[in-house]
Amino acid sequence: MDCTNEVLEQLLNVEAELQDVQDQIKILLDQQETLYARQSELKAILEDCEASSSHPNDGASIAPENWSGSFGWDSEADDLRLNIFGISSYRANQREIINAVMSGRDVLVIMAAGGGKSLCYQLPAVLRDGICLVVSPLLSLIQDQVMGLTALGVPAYMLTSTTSKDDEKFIYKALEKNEGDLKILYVTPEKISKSKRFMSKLEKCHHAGRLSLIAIDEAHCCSQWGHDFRPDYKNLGILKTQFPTVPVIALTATATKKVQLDLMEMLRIQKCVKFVSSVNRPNLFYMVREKSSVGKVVVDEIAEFISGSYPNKESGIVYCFSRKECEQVAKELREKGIKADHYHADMEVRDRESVHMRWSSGKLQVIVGTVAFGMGINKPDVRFVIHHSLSKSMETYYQESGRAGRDGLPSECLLYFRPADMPRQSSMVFYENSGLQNLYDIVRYCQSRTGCRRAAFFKHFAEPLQDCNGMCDNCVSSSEVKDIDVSCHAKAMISLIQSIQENDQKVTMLQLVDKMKVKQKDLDSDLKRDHMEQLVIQLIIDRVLKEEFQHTAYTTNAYVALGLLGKQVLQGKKTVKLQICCDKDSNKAGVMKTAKRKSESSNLEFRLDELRKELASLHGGIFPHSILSTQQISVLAAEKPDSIEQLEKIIGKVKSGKYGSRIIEEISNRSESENLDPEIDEEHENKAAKKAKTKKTRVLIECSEDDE
Ligand SMILES: Nc1ncnc2c1ncn2[C@@H]1O[C@H](COP(=O)(O)OP(=O)(O)OP(=O)(O)O)[C@@H](O)[C@H]1O
Repeated sequence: MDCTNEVLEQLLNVEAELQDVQDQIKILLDQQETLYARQSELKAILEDCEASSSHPNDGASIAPENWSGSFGWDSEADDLRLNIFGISSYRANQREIINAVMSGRDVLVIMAAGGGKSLCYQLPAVLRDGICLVVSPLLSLIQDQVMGLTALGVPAYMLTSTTSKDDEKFIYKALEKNEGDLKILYVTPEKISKSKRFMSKLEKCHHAGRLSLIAIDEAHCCSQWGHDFRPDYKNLGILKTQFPTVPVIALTATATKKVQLDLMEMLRIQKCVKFVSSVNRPNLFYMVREKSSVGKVVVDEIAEFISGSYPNKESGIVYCFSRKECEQVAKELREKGIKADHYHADMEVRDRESVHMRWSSGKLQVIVGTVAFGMGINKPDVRFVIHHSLSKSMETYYQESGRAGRDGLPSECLLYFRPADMPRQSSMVFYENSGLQNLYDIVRYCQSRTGCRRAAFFKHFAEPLQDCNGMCDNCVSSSEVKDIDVSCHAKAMISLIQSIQENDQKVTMLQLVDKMKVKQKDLDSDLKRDHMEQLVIQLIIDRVLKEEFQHTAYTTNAYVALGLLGKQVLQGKKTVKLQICCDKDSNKAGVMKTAKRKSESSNLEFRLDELRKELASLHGGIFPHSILSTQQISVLAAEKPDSIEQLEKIIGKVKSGKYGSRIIEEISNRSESENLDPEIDEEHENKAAKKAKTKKTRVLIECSEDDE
């Protein structure tokens, strides 16, 4: 009997050790998989770097062909760019992409939001003979594009549920019989997969050699690994199969290597030329703030941020987690005197459109939306995007925050984070491919108090690091961050969970924190509630703990359980540290001030530059350049605190052709009397600048008078 017990005990020990070994093998296999993925990403980056060092091209990754050389269509393309699209010069990669498309190649374009992707297919569409088909995911996006092109005089149409019978007839005739003037046709992916009639007309168009180009906008929607997967996008591969000779251009703002490979396969364009521009948005200032557990405090802070930083009612977006939250936050912002309204999928289409229109036209300062307020927002002058709640991944956060500053001007992206927001998201995303992993990546971004926010994006999109230039909170923060060893709290937490699990019970994150607050009285040091929540989250993303989900009739609950590395912590093989900010209030104020100063000064510079260019173009490139130096305009602009506003007035007038001849005369007189050339005579310039200061008031007053 004794012998049996002894053997039994040994057997149990061996089995426990085996379990331990198996756990460790699983961890190592997971690690191996992550490392393999990183290895292939790094190899790809290396190839890109090598390619771009042998073909320098604004830092973009480019295929070996020299797409920036000269081509037969150069002068015609330049003419269209300038005279139809009104664009004076190409941005990075645009010319090369257009050349690749014009050469008949399939092309994949990854270019940051606002980078100018549309021109890359619209210009070749006009340049090539025949009709270009554009697949785009959203009706509003399509409507915007068609309206814009029509205004430029480009014959563009859309074939959607809102198309009139007359237009439909016109489009079908143009496709089938080459009747009427049609250059660009927009459809949703559903049209391709569901309308046999449309596909047969397209077939005829192709047969007659008149299908010139196929553009797939927001191409990341093809991939299940992407953040906006649309099942109908999966079927778009049929276009390449049916029309193999027609070049396909796929465009998106974001795609990890995995998504790129996936979408190339889906669209059957594996041999495409790839143009990957940096994800970097240098004009965006990224910051994360701790979110209070009291809802009203958060909205008060948001209201203070908006009215303090944007007193001139510049546009912004606040993203919320739920529809109810949107309505509540919008209402509270209105009570604080901010013109805000909500936007979510539960609203009538007409109401949604009305909110969107009021916001686009500047009647509404802030739109408070769920992610339903997403793709297709083309407003260029969005100055801030605030996340009242956590996004579900780095990609979605990049996209959503990227709606700020599409005009290239400094803008701010602020994310409010508190650990309790994580289980709300995880119970929504756990069934998605890599849903939890993606969520944990953005949580890691939020938890970091020292790492550069921009660097986190570069790492996520497997891009070489670039300078943040002080455009994130962590890079400009002067507050002290301490790494505190909290291994004893972690061990206590693990033991607590073990005992809960042994009793066949479950515990949510907040219940766990409550229990720990009682239990930690036995420990040497006390962790504040906020830090305890932070610890649970960190243990989950580090796989010491894990989340488990249980469905009820109405909802899915997230519970905390022991993770793969739990035992290692318990056995003292792994220490746990928590980053704690020592002077968070001064940090917040400091960061905001620095951010604001930085943003104001680059804002001013940008506007000055813009003013110079506008003046130059008005006067044949001679007049203002010869008489106005940056310093002089700076003097004009920078003397008063409201100078940006004043400058905007001038710029507005220049643009609308109302730039008064009195002002030009004024500047002209000054130039003649002073006969200055700033680059030659610095001393002279300083004197002139002083004089200009006194004249500034007059110039600006004239502007305001004109306004009235
Ligand atoms: N070369 C250029 N010079 C100046 N402005 C440009 C140039 N190319 C495009 N733009 C302008 O930049 C703005 C953004 O362009 P576009 O809408 O094509 O961006 P996008 O890359 O499609 O962005 P998103 O992904 O957010 O839709 C537009 O107002 C467009 O007219």
